[in-house]
Amino acid sequence: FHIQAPSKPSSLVLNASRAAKKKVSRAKWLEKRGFSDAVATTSSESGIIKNDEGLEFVKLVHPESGASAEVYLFGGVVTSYKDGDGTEFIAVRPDAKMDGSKPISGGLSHCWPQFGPGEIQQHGFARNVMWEVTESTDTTVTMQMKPSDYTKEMWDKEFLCNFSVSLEAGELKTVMNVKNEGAEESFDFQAALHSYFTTSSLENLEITGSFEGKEFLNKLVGDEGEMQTEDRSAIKISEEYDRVYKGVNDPVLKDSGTGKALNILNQAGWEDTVLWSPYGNEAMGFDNFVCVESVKFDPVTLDAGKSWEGVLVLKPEAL
Ligand SMILES: O=P(O)(O)OC[C@H]1O[C@@H](O)[C@H](O)[C@@H](O)[C@@H]1O
Repeated sequence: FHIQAPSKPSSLVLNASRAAKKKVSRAKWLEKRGFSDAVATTSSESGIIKNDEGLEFVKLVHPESGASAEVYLFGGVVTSYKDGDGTEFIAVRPDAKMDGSKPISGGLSHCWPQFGPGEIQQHGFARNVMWEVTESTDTTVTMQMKPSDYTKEMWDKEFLCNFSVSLEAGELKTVMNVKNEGAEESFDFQAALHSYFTTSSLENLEITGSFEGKEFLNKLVGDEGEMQTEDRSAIKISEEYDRVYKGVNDPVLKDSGTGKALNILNQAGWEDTVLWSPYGNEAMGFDNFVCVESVKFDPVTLDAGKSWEGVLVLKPEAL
């Protein structure tokens, strides 16, 4: 693949008074639960932040629950979602590049407008470009991706993508909206969130959902992969995985190590699930993540002026 160089920094500015108000409200929330003020004043704030390597991300903080999320402009990728207890649900691989020299290997990574191998580069280009922040509050952000010379070289279509992330007290909602801005021509695309989720260890993880009895493409068998039938209702990963479960979109990740379950609620657009694990690959930190991807595998044909939406809600709960 090749990468588009990070563009100029975003002009979005932190609203200081909003941050101050939020601190007060967080302090009240903590006080009610018996924590001291000292804890409240150390809570981090929402806004645009630069990582150590100069890449910008938006931090969202929920004023009451203290839940937080981080979304990088490079790739428009959510790289962190912590609930109010501070449990992290989203993984970034230890070998990920966080300086814009490669797409970030981790987070809720966009594969768009192509999922797998095809005419353009594997996983498309959405994760290689800078997205622009068009709206933000302490708990929400919308980022936009438009055609550029870089994308037109690969795929000359009149698209507009808006990706919005909203942090609520008990869940994180993401909406990927694709619009065909053209006057006449339709275009086809595939879409996915190549989501990396944390595991305390793969041996503590069970993936439930409507898997039992479903056919899946096991890409790791033979040259072309092989269709197989899932006979389990709860999946445990103890070997390398690259499996496409068409028509399954309700996975739940149950981690007995953290005592939490993460419900992956694909509420619109995302019809299929891909499970990917580079089991045994220590450099990738295989034991501490699993990719449970929200996918639209069969291409969408989008007529001129029309939109498509993929809605994913992540909802943690106690096991
Ligand atoms: O390292 P990335 O770009 O996040 O991708 C992870 C993996 O994603 C899988 O879907 C691909 O089949 C692998 O080839 C790839 O290594």
